[in-house]
Amino acid sequence: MTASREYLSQAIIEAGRFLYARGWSPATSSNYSARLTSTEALLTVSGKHKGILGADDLLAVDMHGNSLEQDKKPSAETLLHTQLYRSRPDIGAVLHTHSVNATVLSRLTLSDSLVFADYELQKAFSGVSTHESQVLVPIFDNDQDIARLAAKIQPWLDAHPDCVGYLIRGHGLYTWGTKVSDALRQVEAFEFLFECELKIKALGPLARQP
Ligand SMILES: CSC[C@@H](O)[C@@H](O)C(=O)COP(=O)(O)O
Ligand SMILES: [Zn+2]
Repeated sequence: MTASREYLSQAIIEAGRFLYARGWSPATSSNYSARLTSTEALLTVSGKHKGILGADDLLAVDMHGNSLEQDKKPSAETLLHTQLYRSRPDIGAVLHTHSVNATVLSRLTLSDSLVFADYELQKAFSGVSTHESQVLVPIFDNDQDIARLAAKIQPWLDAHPDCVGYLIRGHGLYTWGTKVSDALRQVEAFEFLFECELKIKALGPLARQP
């Protein structure tokens, strides 16, 4: 059974309050969405403060990123949401955040990915059941041309069906889940792990690696 627009609107509004309060969606950054049907998603409009969203700050888009509500402007990053819904029928919600730790870690990491290993909290990610797994997180260079950025991300999604999220360098995190609450859990897990990685880097040789 698919959830109603009213239910999903409320879930997105509450997610915005939570993510803003944690400092992970400052100013008018971030965008959030939830799947309405197999062909439509509910998405935040562009340029709104995500800590004080109302039901009018959401609009329906088709899965190619076209607004279905003439008087509303969809998020500038709509295509990054709709490509996920098209790629994975099990995805029901996508959250994009702009935390300090995601921004700093993605800039400090010169390679095109980072790996979480030996953290118990990895098990908060969908499909991960042990700290002995490796969670690979790709980092894509930022691009103001979102269609071009989406085209760079698509081959990764196709080749990594178990991917739980990705970073855009100097920009932020995209992660997802079956429901808004699942995507929120993944944002929180990512943020915990980003902070651990940054603390380990800051401690340098003092941080004993397992
Ligand atoms: C306030 S800067 C952030 C934006 O450029 C963008 O990256 C973002 O996350 C929000 O864009 P939006 O169009 O409101 O969905
Ligand atoms: Zn953004």
